[in-house]
Amino acid sequence: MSKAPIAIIGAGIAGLSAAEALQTAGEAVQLFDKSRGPGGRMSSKRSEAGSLDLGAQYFTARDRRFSETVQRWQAQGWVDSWSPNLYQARSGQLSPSTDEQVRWVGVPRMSAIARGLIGDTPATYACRITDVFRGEAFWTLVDADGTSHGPFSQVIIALPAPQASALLATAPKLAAVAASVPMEPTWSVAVAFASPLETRVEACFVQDDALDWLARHRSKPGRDDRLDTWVLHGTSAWSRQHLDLPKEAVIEQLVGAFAELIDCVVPETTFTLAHRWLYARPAQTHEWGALADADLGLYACGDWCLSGRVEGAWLSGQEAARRLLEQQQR
Ligand SMILES: Cc1cc2nc3c(=O)[nH]c(=O)nc-3n(C[C@H](O)[C@H](O)[C@H](O)COP(=O)(O)OP(=O)(O)OC[C@H]3O[C@@H](n4cnc5c(N)ncnc54)[C@H](O)[C@@H]3O)c2cc1C
Ligand SMILES: NC(=O)c1ccc[n+]([C@@H]2O[C@H](COP(=O)([O-])OP(=O)(O)OC[C@H]3O[C@@H](n4cnc5c(N)ncnc54)[C@H](O)[C@@H]3O)[C@@H](O)[C@H]2O)c1
Repeated sequence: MSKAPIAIIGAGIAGLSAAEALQTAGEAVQLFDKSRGPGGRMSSKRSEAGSLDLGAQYFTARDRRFSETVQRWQAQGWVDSWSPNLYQARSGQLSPSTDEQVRWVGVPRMSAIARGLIGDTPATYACRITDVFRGEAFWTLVDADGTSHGPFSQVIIALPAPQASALLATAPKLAAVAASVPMEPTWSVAVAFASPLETRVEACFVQDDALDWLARHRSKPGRDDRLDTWVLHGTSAWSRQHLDLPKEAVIEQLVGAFAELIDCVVPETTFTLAHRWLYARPAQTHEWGALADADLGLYACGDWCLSGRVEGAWLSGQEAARRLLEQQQR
């Protein structure tokens, strides 16, 4: 009889990283995600204004293994570097803030990386896992419709910490660690103008009550440039305070803050959209790599186990796979 596959819950960059490492080692995996496709916080949303990156805006590669991987992604045509006219804003004052940092984006949209990575890996979408339990030898997953999936030899939970904690009940120590990680929300708004704004600004780190970041979408490689579309992010504190504000009010306030900050006339908008990320970033970084109960065969990974960034999520997926493979060789 062939061996049962490994279940990976969450097809964000952490889950995809683990899946790739395990498949490279000859293991069979099966991914599950509650969304309609892979990518999680690195996905892009289709809209009248083209495909928009509302979550991760770009990423940096500081770890050697991740740098080498990103070079490979570039060779495959999934990513390119992005060098916007970078600004910062302090106390409402805009100033150029050029630097030498290499910043990467998926092309022609952020979700290209997840699409590339998933290849023909078996994946079940629109499937929210609500329970994970172990029988005598194998694991079974249960989804929100009550359907069971399995048997699986091991399980990797690659979700934001609060969602991971809920599925880690079989390993109370891991559940407690995940439950100890608060994650901060981010309101993300896209706003488009029919004619380009007369500004040199293409991206800006903002220190403000409401705004944290703004980026001109068309300045990224390969993007649709029919409209001049901007992505605005609220700060964690502002987003937390305005968590339940209706989307129209969120758009009004963040676009208002943008209009006050930017150094040009802001005309009527032709398109707006708001998206709330409930678990956008961990409140702190950690150095756990991944969590493991190797005897049980249960693992957890995600950005919250490391740096709270794309790089940290990818590295955490690698670490979960490494620990699982190490245990198998014992
Ligand atoms: C607004 C915003 C801006 C950001 N900007 C940057 C940036 O510029 N640079 C950077 O490096 N990082 C940035 N980040 C952080 C970066 O996106 C994350 O660190 C990274 O994408 C996390 O990957 P992950 O795989 O750990 O989690 P996720 O991407 O969250 O993947 C988890 C997956 O699990 C699925 N899921 C959840 N619950 C269940 C369930 N019960 N059953 C099945 N599936 C489930 C979700 O649908 C999701 O696809 C940003 C994040 C946000 C939200
Ligand atoms: N909104 C969210 O939910 C969320 C979640 C995770 C990460 N992020 C963002 O993702 C980015 C990823 O971080 P990274 O370390 O890979 O990238 P990075 O090195 O470009 O940025 C790190 C931080 O350094 C500062 N910084 C960097 N370059 C600057 C410049 N030229 N001028 C002024 N300030 C500058 C900014 O405060 C920035 O947030 C960060 O900006 C972080 O805030 C956002």
